[in-house]
Amino acid sequence: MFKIGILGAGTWGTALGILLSNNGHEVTLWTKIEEEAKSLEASRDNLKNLPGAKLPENIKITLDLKEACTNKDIIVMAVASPYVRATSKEASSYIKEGQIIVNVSKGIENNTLLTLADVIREEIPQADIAVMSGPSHAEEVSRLIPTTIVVGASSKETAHFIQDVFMNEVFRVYTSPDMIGIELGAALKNVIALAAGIIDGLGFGDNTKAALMTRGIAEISRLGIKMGGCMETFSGLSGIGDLFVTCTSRHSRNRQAGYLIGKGYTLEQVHKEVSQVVEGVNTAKAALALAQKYQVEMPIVEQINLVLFEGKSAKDAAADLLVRDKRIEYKTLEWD
Ligand SMILES: NC(=O)C1=CN([C@@H]2O[C@H](COP(=O)(O)OP(=O)(O)OC[C@H]3O[C@@H](n4cnc5c(N)ncnc54)[C@H](O)[C@@H]3O)[C@@H](O)[C@H]2O)C=CC1
Ligand SMILES: O=C(CO)COP(=O)(O)O
Repeated sequence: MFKIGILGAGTWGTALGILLSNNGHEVTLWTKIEEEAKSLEASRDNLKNLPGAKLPENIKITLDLKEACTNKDIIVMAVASPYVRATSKEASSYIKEGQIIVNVSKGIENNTLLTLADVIREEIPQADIAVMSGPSHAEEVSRLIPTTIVVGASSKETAHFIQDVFMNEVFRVYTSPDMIGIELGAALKNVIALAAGIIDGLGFGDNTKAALMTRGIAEISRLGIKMGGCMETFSGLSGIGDLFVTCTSRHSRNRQAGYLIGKGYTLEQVHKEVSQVVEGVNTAKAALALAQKYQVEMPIVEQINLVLFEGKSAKDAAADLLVRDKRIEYKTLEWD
């Protein structure tokens, strides 16, 4: 049995708490938000965002960050991306040399364009940072529905330790050295999933969705490879796998947000309607800035930014994507 501190008692932090507790570990679940702690404590048998799941009695819910970070074998960073830096900064003084921290939050910091692992590393340089991602909706993980995920770490030993702690007969964990690829796949697919929702909201069809997902992974891979990620990762669980689930699942907040945008909702209305975090909206500007910085074409990301932040209609954005200049599918596949 290991001691695990989870920072962030939202949908994902809670589902991972249930998983780790079922695996026999001692879990401390921290939240900064008093209301969140109270509501979790009050509804252990009837979790609002995780229907059908129960929060085991032995999961300790705390508002004390020191308690969640001290004497732990693994700390899991599960707060929404905009709070990763502040949470890391606040936690840093409680964290020992070599502490394993697994980031499961998905995003890119807006002003620095850093991945979240790099943000944590800046604030907690003494820690051993790892990342975990893949097609894994909390609603299904918390109900023990078979799920696969990939953990990326800087050493094989750390990756194998995390794999052993999280893995069980319905939660299969793969390992990988490609941390940057895993993080970029995780963050960028949310922007594409907004577009997938828009397609549904506009009433387009399966052909359109398949086209979006295929061209979406092409954009993600182009940028990801330029930033040091590996092609295999973008074809893997944290690439096409997570893109597929987020673009198609009824559980996806990003897809749902896109659907409402396709139906004509404003961003403000969307945030009222979708109560949990919509990371694609948080990440869209950073994704575009990275595309410009690395001189990579990301037409879907460009159009999503115009729709989210410049008042362009979803319908016009879709039309503009379809009438772009004619081109070859992959520039790497030119005739001799
Ligand atoms: N829900 C899911 O199925 C999955 C979510 N993720 C990722 O996990 C991250 C969290 O997502 P969810 O738990 O689903 O979102 P959520 O909306 O249910 O929870 C938001 C989280 O942010 C924390 N938070 C809010 N304000 C804060 C503040 N000022 N300071 C510190 N923490 C604050 C909350 O305590 C909570 O843990 C996101 O990056 C998401 O993309 C990853 C895989 C699956
Ligand atoms: O990342 C996720 C599943 O792997 C969750 O996606 P949503 O935030 O769109 O629900």
